[in-house]
Amino acid sequence: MITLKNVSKTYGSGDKAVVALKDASLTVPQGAITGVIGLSGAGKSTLIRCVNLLERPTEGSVVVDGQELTALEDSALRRARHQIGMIFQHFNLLSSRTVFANVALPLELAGISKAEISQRVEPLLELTGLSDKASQYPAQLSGGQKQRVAIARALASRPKVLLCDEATSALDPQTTASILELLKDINAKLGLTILLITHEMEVVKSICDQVALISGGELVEVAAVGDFFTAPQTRLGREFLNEFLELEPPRALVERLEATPGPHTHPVVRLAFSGDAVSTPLISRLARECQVDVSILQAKVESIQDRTLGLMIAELMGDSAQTQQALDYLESHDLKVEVLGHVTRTA
Ligand SMILES: Nc1ncnc2c1ncn2[C@@H]1O[C@H](COP(=O)(O)OP(=O)(O)OP(=O)(O)O)[C@@H](O)[C@H]1O
Repeated sequence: MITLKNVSKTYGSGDKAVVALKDASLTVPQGAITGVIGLSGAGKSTLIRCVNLLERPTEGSVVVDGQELTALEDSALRRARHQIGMIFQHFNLLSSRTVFANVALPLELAGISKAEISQRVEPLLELTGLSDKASQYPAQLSGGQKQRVAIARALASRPKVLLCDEATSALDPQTTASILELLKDINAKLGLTILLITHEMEVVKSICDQVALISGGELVEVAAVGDFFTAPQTRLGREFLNEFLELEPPRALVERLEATPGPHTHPVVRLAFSGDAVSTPLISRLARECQVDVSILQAKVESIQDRTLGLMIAELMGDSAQTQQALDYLESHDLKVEVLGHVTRTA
């Protein structure tokens, strides 16, 4: 439904050239929700603006609903853009227009009759929970309500694709949750394909099917959300996940961690387990079968869509043969094992 092929974007030229997007390829399947996540300046806005050619890529092609936008003339591109709705962090509503008139604007611009505009706007106000706000002005609305107006307006031209540029970044967590729920709802009801950019893992976790991680203008990891949250493949992916899960070793422990094992050290490991492993009593079996003691320093269980993810930071205590056997045991039971370092026992 949305395909970016080897898309690059350079702003400016010569000494001042900034390469904001490098050889990015991404497919968002029809009806799916894909989130692009990355740190500030990573190239998220550039990527999403290249999809509807608000920024024209320097290289590569953009195909939306089977149409190669990068090959279209201006007038054909304007028509094709009707298939693509967009919402923004700061809503971009017209303050002099009522809620109804904001939603109606794209239809007025398309020359649609007043009667038909009413017929199309009213169901959109209902869908977005704004029926009782039709005659109010943006200044009378909360941030969440403003974003609902922007969503209704984006849907007015019956797009097949919705682009969301940090749509919830200006909202509090509760309002964010209600807007994400609305996006999920319209995705399901209208079969709308959604591409969003965000710097928040919570957004990805709540509504996305697929996630793309962007860094320095490059898409470094693209994965199904369940896979990404259970086993990110890149270092940056693991950093995002660990920060989101707040599963970092305690500072006092970090200060004692040594990179290499010594004669009296024990490994400290971060374990991630999903699926069957969550409900299996692996730690007590590990203690029995490998004769190690396990000191659990941190642990939590998270639900990621239909998957369950367990995470733990633990110290494995035993001699080096026993702890190695324990690491092998854990890996052979499909746990993701990361040795964070080694600590010398103090007691
Ligand atoms: N119009 C522009 N002219 C020159 N450089 C630009 C322009 N827009 C963005 N850039 C640069 O391109 C890079 C990527 O910017 P972009 O806005 O796409 O990142 P981002 O991930 O959306 O960041 P943020 O989360 O802070 O909005 C940055 O180095 C930025 O300074």
